[in-house]
Amino acid sequence: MEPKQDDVADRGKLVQLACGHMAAQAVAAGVRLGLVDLIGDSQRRAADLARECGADPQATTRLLRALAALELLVENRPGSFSLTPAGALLRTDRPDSLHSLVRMVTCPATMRSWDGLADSVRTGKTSFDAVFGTDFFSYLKENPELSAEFNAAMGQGTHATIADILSHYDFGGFATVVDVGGGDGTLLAAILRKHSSLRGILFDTPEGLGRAGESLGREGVEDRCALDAGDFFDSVPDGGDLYLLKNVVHDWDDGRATVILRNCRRAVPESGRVLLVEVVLPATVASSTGPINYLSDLDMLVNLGGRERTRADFEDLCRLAGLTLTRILPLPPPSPFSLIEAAPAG
Ligand SMILES: C[S@@+](CC[C@H](N)C(=O)[O-])C[C@H]1O[C@@H](n2cnc3c(N)ncnc32)[C@H](O)[C@@H]1O
Repeated sequence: MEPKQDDVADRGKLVQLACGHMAAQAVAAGVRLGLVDLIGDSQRRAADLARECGADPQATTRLLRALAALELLVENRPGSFSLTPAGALLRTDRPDSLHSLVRMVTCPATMRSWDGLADSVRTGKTSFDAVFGTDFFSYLKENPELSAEFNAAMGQGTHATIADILSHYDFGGFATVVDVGGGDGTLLAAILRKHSSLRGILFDTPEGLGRAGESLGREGVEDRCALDAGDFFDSVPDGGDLYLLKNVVHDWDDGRATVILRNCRRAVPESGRVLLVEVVLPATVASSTGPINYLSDLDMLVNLGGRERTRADFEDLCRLAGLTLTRILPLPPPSPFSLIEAAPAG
């Protein structure tokens, strides 16, 4: 019996989904071997690229062809390649590069946790801790290179959303912004640069603050921003009237997330605000937004024990922390994020 047309398409879709990890590793290999940077603005021969990065010529050609099939390269003539605009986003010399993000999500540590997804779903527990015998952030502390890669990856992920965040929220009405779990300071530096009378406190672990000086210096705002190392489960710095948390709450389960928000509630004055930058999942799955937010949700499950949340979930979290959710401002697509503003509950 001839397969129906729909059936053929569905089979193709399934095979493509099952091979997704191969595509991810091909992209990562292109970055790790330095091929993307070696190609740069030029059209380069595979044999020359292989020699320059010390790789096998035939295997290099095969990788480059796979990357061309993935539309990150173009094979202009047999064995000769240039970058597409998407491929060029992996160059390490671009301020909007995504190379660290690619390296981080495909690194052995995170991949091994994903191997344990079925176990995590069975138990409801993060598989990272079972595989590595410690939690994700403690592991980063013990592995400075990976920690630096993580901070860079977060900064790169944040870079793409800065313009939207700045244009959708009036930070100028505040005196001091405390960026809680602010990592390398990419977002806070951009906010301070736009609002010259604003002061900032960048709060994170000592490892999280590792590259912060560079980011603040690059934007010329280091004299208006204090660096404060600590543990947000103990307390967050006093002195702010806006407490900003981007991609922090989704790292944690409800109990831990409530502790962080309660500490923000303790520090924020009655007239102040808490602002979360997070994905807000719709009440039912909307196919138009694609799978990335749901895959991120599973990533939180296997690596950190956190979760993505719906509006109702954020309302509950805020209430438990002594806050009232005041408004949600979705950033325009393709940004997956919303700004979730909360005020001290009366
Ligand atoms: C997912 S990253 C988000 C970084 C940054 N806000 C961004 O969006 O690019 C979470 C941040 O929380 C920090 N963090 C984790 N545990 C922490 C703790 N106990 N106290 C303070 N910061 C912590 C990490 O170092 C990291 O910078």
